[in-house]
Amino acid sequence: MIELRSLTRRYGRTTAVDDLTLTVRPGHVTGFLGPNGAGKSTTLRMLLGLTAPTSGTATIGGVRFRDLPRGLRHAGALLDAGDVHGGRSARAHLAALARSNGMGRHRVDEVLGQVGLDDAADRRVGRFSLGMRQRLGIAAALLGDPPVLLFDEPFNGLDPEGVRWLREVFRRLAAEGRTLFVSSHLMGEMEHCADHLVVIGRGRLIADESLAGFAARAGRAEVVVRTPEPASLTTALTAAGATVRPDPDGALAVLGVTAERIGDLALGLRIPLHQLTTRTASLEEAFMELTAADVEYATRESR
Ligand SMILES: Nc1ncnc2c1ncn2[C@@H]1O[C@H](COP(=O)(O)OP(=O)(O)OP(=O)(O)O)[C@@H](O)[C@H]1O
Repeated sequence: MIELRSLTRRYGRTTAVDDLTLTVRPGHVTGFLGPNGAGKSTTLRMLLGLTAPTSGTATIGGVRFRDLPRGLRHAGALLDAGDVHGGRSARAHLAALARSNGMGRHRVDEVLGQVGLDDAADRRVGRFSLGMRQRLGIAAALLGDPPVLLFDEPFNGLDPEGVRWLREVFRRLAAEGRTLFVSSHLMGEMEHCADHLVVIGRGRLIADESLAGFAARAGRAEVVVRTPEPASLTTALTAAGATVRPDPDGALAVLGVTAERIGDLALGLRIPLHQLTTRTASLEEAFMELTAADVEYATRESR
């Protein structure tokens, strides 16, 4: 279990993480989402004791990570897959980590097998593709067989097969009862493997709920209508209480009334319809709407 209590980190005038309080539970894959610069990496670094909080606490199993002897047995992490000595083999890299954490060499072969790197184990990491480096980083995180796992943007650079593989790994690890906290700035990466979502923007908590709950809230139906008389139809729909937004391609996106009602209304006014389609907002669209204000802020800030 991961617990953040009023966790805050400031860099000069920037508040990277702002009074974050949340609990990440075992047995789930929790997606940690937010636009670029939202504070995800800083939060994960504070959890691992790599960055000191300005105030508040971040604990793993009730203890600060830096107070845990042999930390890899308590929490494994992949923060930056590029952060490996290129001259070493994958096996030598993992063996050195195992030694410094008081673990037997047998774990090295086990985790190499778990991530599908058996055949490449004795090749130099410098020659690895990004996908292979990601696998090696995941092997390192699993080395201590820890109950808590943290991953920062682990899908970056993976091909579709790698993405599918990693999703399955995450689900399996959560099914074993572990706590998985996985950051991403893309909802699409998380919606097929996370069952819980934590969303932050500008360092602040925006949402902390199940994926099913988020999907139910997000899934508002919109009707796309195409007509040669958009102005008359817009007037009639607005009078009926709908919200009408013209799409760039000439269609009207209508919220607040059903497709049946639009059809009946158009028929009554003898307005021809060339398309009448109900569509549900994707989770990605809902996520972008949720964080839009924070993205704009970030863009202004970085100018
Ligand atoms: N060492 C640092 N010194 C100064 N500012 C920092 C430092 N680390 C992070 N920040 C700032 O804190 C904010 C949050 O950054 P952070 O990297 O945690 O966000 P993120 O959500 O992980 O973003 P990304 O998806 O781009 O990695 C940003 O405004 C960033 O510029």
